[in-house]
Amino acid sequence: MTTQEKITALREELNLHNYNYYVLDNPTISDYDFDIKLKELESLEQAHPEFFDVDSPTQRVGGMITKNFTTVVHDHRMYSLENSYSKEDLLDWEQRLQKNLGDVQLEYTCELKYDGASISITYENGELVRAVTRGDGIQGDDVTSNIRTIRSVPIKLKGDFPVRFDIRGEIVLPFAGFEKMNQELMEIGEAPYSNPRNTASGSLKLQNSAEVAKRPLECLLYYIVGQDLGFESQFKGLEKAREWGFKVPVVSQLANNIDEVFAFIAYWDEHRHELPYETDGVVIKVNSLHYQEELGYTSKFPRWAIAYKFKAEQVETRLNSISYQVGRTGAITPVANLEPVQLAGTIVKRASLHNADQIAKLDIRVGDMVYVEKGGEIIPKIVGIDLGVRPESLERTIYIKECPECGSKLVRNEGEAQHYCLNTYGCPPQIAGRIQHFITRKAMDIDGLGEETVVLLYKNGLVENYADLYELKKEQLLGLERMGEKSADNLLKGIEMSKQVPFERVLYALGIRFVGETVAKKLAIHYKSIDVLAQASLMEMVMVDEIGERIAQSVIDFFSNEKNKENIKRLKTYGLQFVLEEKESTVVSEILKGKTVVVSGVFLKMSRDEMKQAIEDNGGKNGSSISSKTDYLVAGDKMGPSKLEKATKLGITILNEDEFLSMIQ
Ligand SMILES: NC(=O)c1ccc[n+]([C@@H]2O[C@H](COP(=O)([O-])OP(=O)(O)OC[C@H]3O[C@@H](n4cnc5c(N)ncnc54)[C@H](O)[C@@H]3O)[C@@H](O)[C@H]2O)c1
Ligand SMILES: [Zn+2]
Repeated sequence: MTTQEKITALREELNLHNYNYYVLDNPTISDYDFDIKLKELESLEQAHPEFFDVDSPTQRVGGMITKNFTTVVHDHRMYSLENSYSKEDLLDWEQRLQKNLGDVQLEYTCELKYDGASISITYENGELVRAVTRGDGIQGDDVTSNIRTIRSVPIKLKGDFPVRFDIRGEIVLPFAGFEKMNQELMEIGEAPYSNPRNTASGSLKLQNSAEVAKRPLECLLYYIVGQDLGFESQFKGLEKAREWGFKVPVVSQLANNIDEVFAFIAYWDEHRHELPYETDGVVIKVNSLHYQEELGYTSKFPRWAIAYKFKAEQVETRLNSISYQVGRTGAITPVANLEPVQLAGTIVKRASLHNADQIAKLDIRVGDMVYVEKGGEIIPKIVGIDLGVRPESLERTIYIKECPECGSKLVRNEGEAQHYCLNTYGCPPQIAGRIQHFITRKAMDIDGLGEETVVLLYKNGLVENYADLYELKKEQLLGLERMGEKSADNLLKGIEMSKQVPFERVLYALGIRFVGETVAKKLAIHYKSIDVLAQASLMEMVMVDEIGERIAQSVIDFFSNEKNKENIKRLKTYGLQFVLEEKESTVVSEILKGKTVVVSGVFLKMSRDEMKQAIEDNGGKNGSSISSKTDYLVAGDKMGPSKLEKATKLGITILNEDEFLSMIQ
């Protein structure tokens, strides 16, 4: 290959990766490998300026617009950041600045580099008018309705804000929210998301804002652009933005010289793991806006800012084997078994490999030396392979074709990443897994029975499904390992008590695919009994709030299965709750029928919860925020002025506490 061919090939490859990463939110190589390829291209281009091209990925912001949203041209372009990895890089950068500006004394603002998706939000007269993704830097996707659902993004500003400006920030998914989302996915037997950054970026591009609203996203702001801003430095800008109501992390600091920048870096390199969200470096910005203007931009970066990338906490270790776990829904998860190694204070032995595609992407082979990294997530990940030391003898990994537990043929449905074992009633981990799900706290909450005991009961032939639990006899239990009189009594008592668990939790406990806690509740409230639910048609079910076709089909499949029918029949005879417990004398009147009421502020005669209950008891619906769909706003004490203003603007009837009470009396 000639140098020119090599350059062209790299450009094409990197463009494809940019597309996968920014548009599909589904990269097919690790960031580490991407950065190496980009560097390689950079040095080839530097050595061969004759092949310069303004369209090269080294010269352009990597993102693109999608076709799913309105395209908006940015008033002020959005840029990427130059990267640096060492003190020397930063000293070089300072020298370049000095050369440009003519030996002036420079102050810097040090900020953390939040790892998410960039956003530009336009405010006019203190009101949010538009939010646009970075796209290719020149134009982006209009995702305003999605951004409006993020609670930390102010819809209206306070204080002395400029008439019109854009504010730039990063949409991130904090670790806690990410883990919670994954927990919920795993509870319904689904594959978890792979990292917070891609999940945050993917969330912005969802077409349904109600879905976005459910995701615990945050928006961290770091830069204001516009005319007549009323401040002269980056640091002041951050303070102002905070005053106007934006979430601007307080960790940012003013550095009087480059040594103070180094101190900031050293501190956060060590302490960044204490933060609730992912960061991958520090961003250093020339503080004076006047100097910023003088320095200007290259085609890809501002000259007045630079990112210092933290070295990821990474170790190299050997992949000893790959094993495959079978979940309760039959989903197969491949796991990397590693030569144990110390990383960020813990010993790492295993890493998740997610699915067959992930293995193919990495081309990971048993015996490889792999790089393992630990972000804020609990399970460490493999970010790359040391191909330089791979022996020729290593064999390509062939994904298993049969279930490692029961030997049946695995199936992968179109559009799904996971392989499944369909031997639902004959595959041991699926059998035990369903019973284990049944007894969890959010489901039947059976005291005295744990995951291991379930396996023990199953291995001893005492249970094959959850209905069998209700036939257990004390004598049978006493024959088991480590099962004393007292534990046996506790277990039986726990099982007995579970007969009082309300219908919505029983429905969740049954382990219907895609039916998590919330969906179970929705179905229980709508259908009121299992018999009615079991008869519901697909057409009918998709009309229920938040129930889509995928869930509906899964419910129908579940109830048409003979084994499930049999189990439910048995559970009924044992006395489990299969009918929604009607709360005593709830509906009092239908005065508010078809009306949506929003409650806000503090009340004297009743608590907010009581008021909300009263609305439902009188046939109304509680709305969470004021919109054109709101019929009444019940305004209490200390209600925010912006809510009142909005309600007035929309012409919503505003009631005080007494007016509301006399209305429902
Ligand atoms: N794996 C892949 O296929 C693939 C493909 C493309 C890009 N990538 C990865 O994406 C990254 C490059 O993306 P990039 O060009 O968006 O650059 P970048 O994310 O490294 O840096 C620029 C961005 O940082 C963000 N940022 C966060 N905190 C900031 C702050 N305080 N001040 C200013 N900006 C801040 C802004 O959104 C800005 O656009 C690399 O890590 C690369 O590995 C991976
Ligand atoms: Zn199996």
